[in-house]
Amino acid sequence: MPPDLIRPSTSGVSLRALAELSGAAGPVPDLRVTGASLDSRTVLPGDLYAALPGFNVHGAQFSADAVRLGAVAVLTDAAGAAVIRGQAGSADSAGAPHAAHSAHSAHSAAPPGTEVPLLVVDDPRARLGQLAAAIYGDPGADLTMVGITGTNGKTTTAYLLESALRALGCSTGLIGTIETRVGKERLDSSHTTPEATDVHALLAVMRERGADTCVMEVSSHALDQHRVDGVVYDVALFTNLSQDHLDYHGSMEDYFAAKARLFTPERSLSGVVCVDDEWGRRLIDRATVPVTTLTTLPTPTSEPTPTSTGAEVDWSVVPRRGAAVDGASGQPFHLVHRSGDRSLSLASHLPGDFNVANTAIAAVALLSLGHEPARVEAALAVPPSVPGRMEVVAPGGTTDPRCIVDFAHTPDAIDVALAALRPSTRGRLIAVLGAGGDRDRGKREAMGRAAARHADIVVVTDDNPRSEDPAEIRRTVLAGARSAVTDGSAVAREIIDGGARSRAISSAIAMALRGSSGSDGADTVVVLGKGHEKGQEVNGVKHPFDDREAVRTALRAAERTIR
Ligand SMILES: CC(=O)N[C@H]1[C@@H](OP(=O)(O)OP(=O)(O)OC[C@H]2O[C@@H](n3ccc(=O)[nH]c3=O)[C@H](O)[C@@H]2O)O[C@H](CO)[C@@H](O)[C@@H]1O[C@H](C)C(=O)N[C@@H](C)C(=O)N[C@H](CCC(=O)O)C(=O)O
Ligand SMILES: Nc1ncnc2c1ncn2[C@@H]1O[C@H](COP(=O)(O)OP(=O)(O)OP(=O)(O)O)[C@@H](O)[C@H]1O
Ligand SMILES: N[C@H](CCC[C@H](N)C(=O)O)C(=O)O
Repeated sequence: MPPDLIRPSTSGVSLRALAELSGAAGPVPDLRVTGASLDSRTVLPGDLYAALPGFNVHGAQFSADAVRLGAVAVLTDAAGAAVIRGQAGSADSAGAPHAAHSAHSAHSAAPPGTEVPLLVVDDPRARLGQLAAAIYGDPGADLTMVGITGTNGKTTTAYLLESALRALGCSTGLIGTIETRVGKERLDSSHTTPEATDVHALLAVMRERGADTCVMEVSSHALDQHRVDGVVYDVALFTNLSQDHLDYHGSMEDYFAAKARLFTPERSLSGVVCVDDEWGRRLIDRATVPVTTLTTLPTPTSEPTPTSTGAEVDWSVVPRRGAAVDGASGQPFHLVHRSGDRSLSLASHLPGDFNVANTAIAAVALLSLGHEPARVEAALAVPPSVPGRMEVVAPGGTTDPRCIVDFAHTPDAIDVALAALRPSTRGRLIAVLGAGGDRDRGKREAMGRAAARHADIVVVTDDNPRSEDPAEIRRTVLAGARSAVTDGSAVAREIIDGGARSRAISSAIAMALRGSSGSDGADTVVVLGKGHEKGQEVNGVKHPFDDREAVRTALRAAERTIR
């Protein structure tokens, strides 16, 4: 990230104050710390380098690099201190930078020119959020903060909210899977939720540029890894929970527990929870902040009451009869309060019932922030554009296929995304999908099954194979799709191994062009899983790849060949 955007201008804070805040014992020199990084490669002069124990390596191994780039102090744990001590020992003979220290103490004793004080604490990751907030002057406290969690729908809801907040006259910032935005400036994201050091720096930049509100996605990894420590959200939103990331969390219970941490006073002042799924209903019993609930399920409901105390859901979605929004596939609806005395007329501009849920969550969040219902209606009437989410790349015609790119990469998202496209598909629904490597292996078969249950043709391909064998991942997704045929739940008539992604997209489009010329109407080709992504990660290398470009290229090539 360019330093001018990620780093605010700041006078910093004294190392002594940070030592006290972190609980590190022992004297430290009176110097100023003006930034923080947990990655030696992004250290700037004046930084505190957080040398954290990682899944692969201990960050202490890179502390000499961090010092070389200008780190003025290092935060680490006892193991990291031992690593640095070892490096210092060998540096005495090799001449490399080093620092000496003792566990739970903070002092410096290193060769001239290389010495940096160490703050040694038990769990440095767990201290970093507070320290970064202090270094940048607690920027989150000066912004209205909205945090969104859930398996699916975070990005979509964040864009809906950001667009509505702008329409309401707010000056917004956004942090999420696709990008970070401060006013008109934008940066591509590498994570859904950045590390704590970057979160607080970005919030400080937003404050500096005059933003008053920040909407951000909060992933379960972020909650587990203390990436949003030191931020208290004015309102925290929960969309839904379904299978994903079990490689990391181990079980749905642990995954849920990570998300639930957002709904505690340490992290939020209030919550908005969609209780359409069991996890949302459980969350409101677990939350220790006041929570407003909503549902898109039909009411009065035969579903179990949302809480063990039997409380009614605060807001319900009631479909609104009338013309489709802008002649497109959006859906009009009423959002009705349980008291019966308040109701908003809203519309989802994006296809699928799940986008009614996302729009309703955004509306309840805006009401929770104190915006007037009539203004919320008007603000949400502005159609948002969400890159790579149900993005129509080619609208289709009588014989030309409609081509859509969507980010569905969980079984549930594939299920709802394909179901959303069925009603508007005149010909066949052709799904192109794969599964990411080095991610939850347990979801792959279920993704294939979901595709075969909704699409007429399933073309299995590679997503981001990362370090795995792509053919092996495809085999698992294919096995899932074929199991739906075996158990009779499939509508798919063809399940194909499409091979590499560009080839698979070309095959699907060629099939659609051929099929559409003689059938009931044009086919729909939906390419799932990578949405806005601009690269394909293979063995640590990101190769340029954009599904939307691949679709356009394949369309041009197929038209030349077939017509
Ligand atoms: C599983 C996971 O979340 N891992 C994160 C974790 O990595 P790690 O513990 O393995 O790090 P490591 O490689 O052992 O390195 C240890 C330390 O040394 C530092 N280091 C390493 C090398 C170097 O040259 N210099 C240096 O300072 C690293 O910054 C790190 O602090 O800490 C790293 C540094 O902050 C993160 O980049 C990394 O995210 C990895 C890349 C990742 O893919 N995370 C995904 C799963 C993720 O976080 N996804 C969520 C969820 C999205 C969703 O909801 O769908 C997200 O928020 O994006
Ligand atoms: N409320 C929802 N319920 C179920 N599926 C959804 C919902 N909203 C979006 N989806 C589907 O999930 C996909 C991902 O949506 P979105 O990017 O908004 O979620 P996300 O939570 O940000 O995902 P990630 O954390 O992986 O970035 C969409 O492309 C769509 O297919
Ligand atoms: N935030 C998700 C995105 C997955 C997108 C999909 N294209 C994949 O690579 O699996 C993750 O990091 O697991």
